[in-house]
Amino acid sequence: MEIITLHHPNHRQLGFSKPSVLAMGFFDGVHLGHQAVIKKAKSIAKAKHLKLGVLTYDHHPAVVYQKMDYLSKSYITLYHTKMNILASMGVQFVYVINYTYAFQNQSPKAFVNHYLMNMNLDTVVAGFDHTYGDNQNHDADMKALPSYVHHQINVVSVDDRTANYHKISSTRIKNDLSNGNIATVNSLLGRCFTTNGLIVHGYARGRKLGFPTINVEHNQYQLLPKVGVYVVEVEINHHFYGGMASIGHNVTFGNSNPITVEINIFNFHQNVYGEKVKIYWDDRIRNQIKFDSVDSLIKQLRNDQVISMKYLQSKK
Ligand SMILES: Cc1cc2nc3c(=O)[nH]c(=O)nc-3n(C[C@H](O)[C@H](O)[C@H](O)COP(=O)(O)O)c2cc1C
Ligand SMILES: Nc1ncnc2c1ncn2[C@@H]1O[C@H](COP(=O)(O)OP(=O)(O)O)[C@@H](O)[C@H]1O
Repeated sequence: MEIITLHHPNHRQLGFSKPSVLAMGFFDGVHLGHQAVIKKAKSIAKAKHLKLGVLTYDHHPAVVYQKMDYLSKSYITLYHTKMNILASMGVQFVYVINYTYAFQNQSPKAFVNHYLMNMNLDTVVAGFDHTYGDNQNHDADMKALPSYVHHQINVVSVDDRTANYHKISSTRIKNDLSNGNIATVNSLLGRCFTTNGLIVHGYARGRKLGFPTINVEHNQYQLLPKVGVYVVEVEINHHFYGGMASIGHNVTFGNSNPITVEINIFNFHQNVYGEKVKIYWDDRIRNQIKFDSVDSLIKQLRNDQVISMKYLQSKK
């Protein structure tokens, strides 16, 4: 998959000799609703033997118009994860536009003229509520798009996908993640929620408990599930293992510990400091508990292990 990064005003030559079908959107999470848009574009591209592309942005568009709180400025899928998912869906190229004030501030007509009209497009596809350019002072919706492109590009709008009668959205998934509803998150994503990190040192307590844990350092903008205990699978160096994860402050060992992500991996005995790990978050087991003794924590960990192993076994 070719990635083309753009900054406004763009002076690069856009488009390919063969016409393309372009899916537009920010696509944080690439959830089932986003997948419906991309799959629609893919089916048109396939039927017409055209190239399949995506137009997206490097960070949340909201960065340009408001100060954001942690939840809104974090991501379900960081840039590289999003690109990997798009590639796995058969997308052949992606335009990644640096979302700046200058880019956002252009009129919808200017956006269409500067970008879409220069990309050799047969069709653009987006969700029914997609907007582009300055949507405060102009019509910038999917209904207005055919006239901006002078009917020279086909415009296809895709209806919202719902689950339990409510629109599937990135905001809804973020709220579910923050509430620890991993099973719901996974059903709305249509795949397992994953995060990536680096294995670093902790306080060397785990091995003394009989449950060594990899401590995983994440990007500060990666949204993590709520504090608690989870069944996970991890991928290290192309190998997959089952495990149980704790996101928390290790409250049994003091009241002011920083939040850490720690995973005890089953049937595993390697030193993996410095390795990269991909975590597949399967399901939530329980809340974090402040135990009165280390023995009670160990007893609970034995129980968590049984529950997690059963879960992983039933998944096979
Ligand atoms: C599955 C799992 C569940 C855990 N649950 C708790 C908990 O409920 N309360 C707590 O204080 N610590 C909990 N821990 C964290 C342990 O306190 C932690 O693994 C231990 O302090 C080791 O830390 P270290 O990696 O810095 O050596 C849990 C750890 C794991 C792997
Ligand atoms: N089953 C296992 N699960 C997790 N880590 C393991 C396991 N077996 C060995 N290790 C290794 O032990 C380290 C964790 O030991 P631990 O005592 O928790 O130390 P620390 O908290 O300082 O990282 C891991 O980073 C990993 O390299």
